[in-house]
Amino acid sequence: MTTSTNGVFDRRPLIAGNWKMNLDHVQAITFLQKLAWTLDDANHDFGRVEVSVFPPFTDLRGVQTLVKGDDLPVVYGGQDLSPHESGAYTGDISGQFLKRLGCAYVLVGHSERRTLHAESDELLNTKVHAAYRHDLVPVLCVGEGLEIRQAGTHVEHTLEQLRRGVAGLDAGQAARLVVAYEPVWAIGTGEVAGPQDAQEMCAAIRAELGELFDGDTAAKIRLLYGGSVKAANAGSILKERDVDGVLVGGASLDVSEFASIVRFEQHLVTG
Ligand SMILES: O=C(CO)COP(=O)(O)O
Repeated sequence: MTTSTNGVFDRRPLIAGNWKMNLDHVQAITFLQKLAWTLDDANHDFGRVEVSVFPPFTDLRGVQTLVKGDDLPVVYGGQDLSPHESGAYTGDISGQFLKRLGCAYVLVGHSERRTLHAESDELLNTKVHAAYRHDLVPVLCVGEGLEIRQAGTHVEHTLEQLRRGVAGLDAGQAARLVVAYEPVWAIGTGEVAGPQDAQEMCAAIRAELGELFDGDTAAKIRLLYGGSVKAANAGSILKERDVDGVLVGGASLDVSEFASIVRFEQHLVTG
């Protein structure tokens, strides 16, 4: 059973910060240094709770240099990738480029890509496959908008995005996948899906992954919740059995707030 109250997790929790289009390459370095010092001072056990950031593309080279040079235990990834390897795709970034910059992860299908850039499930599936070709772990984002939530079809809608996103993966690939459930109505709005809502959807996603692959594989896949996560609500969300981490937007841009989310177990023990 996954629980943060007795310190036992089925899967290693992942606390991820999606910086979106914030923090330039100079600010990124200052931010990451402060984050590393803050977590180091707090004796954070990175082996126990993984910490990842998703900076803008232009920050990645600086982030790589800092992480390597100072041997920081933080991992990082790109916010998007091209389904193609190279060629005439102005403005796009290939998985190979991300891998060479030391990325471990890449976000695929964030709702802002789906809506602002009209990315379809079919396109996102090709991006998921591109990520694996370059040994990047895709963080596949799924989730419903407000109208769908109000119509009560949010589970089916989200599972359909999931099925289309992971089509064609083998069980070995799927076992490494990360899925982020981010209800669009809770992103940047201050509205948070309650812990039970997050658990309901994550349990449904895990059950579906069990159908698509097998139970053992589904039990290895980490499921994150995202949408107005803050230090004050992270603990209750992460206590849920099928929630293995959080994908944080706005609150990941504040060092002490993000460090506090990373140390969610501490709050549970002391609070
Ligand atoms: O989109 C998100 C993370 O990818 C969530 O953003 P907020 O935490 O700002 O709501």
